[in-house]
Amino acid sequence: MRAMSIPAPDPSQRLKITEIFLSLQGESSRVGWPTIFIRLTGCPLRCGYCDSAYAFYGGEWHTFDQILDQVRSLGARHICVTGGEPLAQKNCTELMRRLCDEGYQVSLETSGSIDVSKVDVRVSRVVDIKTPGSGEVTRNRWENLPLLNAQDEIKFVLCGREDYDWAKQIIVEHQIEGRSPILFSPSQDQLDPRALADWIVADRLNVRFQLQLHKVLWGNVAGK
Ligand SMILES: C[S@@+](CC[C@H](N)C(=O)[O-])C[C@H]1O[C@@H](n2cnc3c(N)ncnc32)[C@H](O)[C@@H]1O
Ligand SMILES: Nc1nc2[nH]cc(C(=O)O)c2c(=O)[nH]1
Ligand code: SF4
Ligand SMILES: [Mg+2]
Repeated sequence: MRAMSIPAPDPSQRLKITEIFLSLQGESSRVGWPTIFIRLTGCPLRCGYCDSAYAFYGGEWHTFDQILDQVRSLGARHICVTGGEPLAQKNCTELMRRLCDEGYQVSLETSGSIDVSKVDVRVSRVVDIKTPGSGEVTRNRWENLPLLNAQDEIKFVLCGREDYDWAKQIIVEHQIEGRSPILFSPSQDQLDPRALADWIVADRLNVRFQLQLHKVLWGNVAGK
C-alpha cells in the first residue's frame, strides 16, 4: 500500500497568533460590544507604554481554517484584529477579507506605521498616531491619513500635556477633523484620565475621550 502524504500548510494561509479570546470591546467607538480578539504576534515598534509586550515574541502558527473554526466556536459577531502589529504579517489582510466575507463586523487596531491601503473596505481601521511620549513618533506613516474615512478612527494615546498639545497641532496641520472620528486616550498610569478630560472640555475640543473599559472592569491582564 502506498503511504498517504499530508500536504504541508500553505504559507500564505497562516498567521502567527499570540491569543484568540472573547471579551467586551474596551477601546474605539465599538466599545462595549462582545468581541472576539485575534492578537497577532510581533511588532516592529516599542512604544514605552505598550500593554501588550507579551505579544512581541512567541506565538503559534495557525492556519486560516483553524482561526475561522475558533472564531465560529466563540460565537460573537464583532472581531477585533490586534497585536502586536497585525499589519506586520502580510497575510493579515487576507484573513480580514475572509472574516468580512463570513459576515463579521471587523475592526483593526494598527500603529499607523504600515500602509493601510490594502485593508478590505469593510474593515474599520483604528489608526494610532504615535506621539512624542510614545517614543515612536518617527514611525508615523503620514500617507495613511488621507486614506481614512468616516468608518475608520484616528487615535492618540497621550502620555502628558506635551503630547496633548502636540496632538492638537497635528489635527490642524493634517486637517484630520471631519475625516474620521478622533479618539484621545490617556496612557494608563502615565496621564491622569481626569486631567485629560478637563483639558478636552476646557478647549471644547471636537474629539472623543476614551478609557480602556476592559482595564476598568478586569485590570491589566492578558486575555481580557
Ligand atoms: C496594543 S496596541 C496593538 C495594535 C497596534 N500595534 C497599535 O499600536 O495600535 C492596541 C492599542 O492599545 C493602545 N495601548 C497600548 N498600551 C497602552 C496603554 N498603556 N495605555 C493606553 N493605551 C494603550 C495602543 O496605543 C493601541 O491603540
Ligand atoms: N477588551 C479588550 N478590548 C480591546 N480593544 C483593543 C485591545 C487591544 O489590545 O488592541 C483590547 C484588549 O486587549 N481587550
Ligand atoms: S505599536 Fe502597538 S503593539 Fe507595538 S509597541 Fe506600540 S502599542 Fe505595543
Ligand atoms: Mg489591549
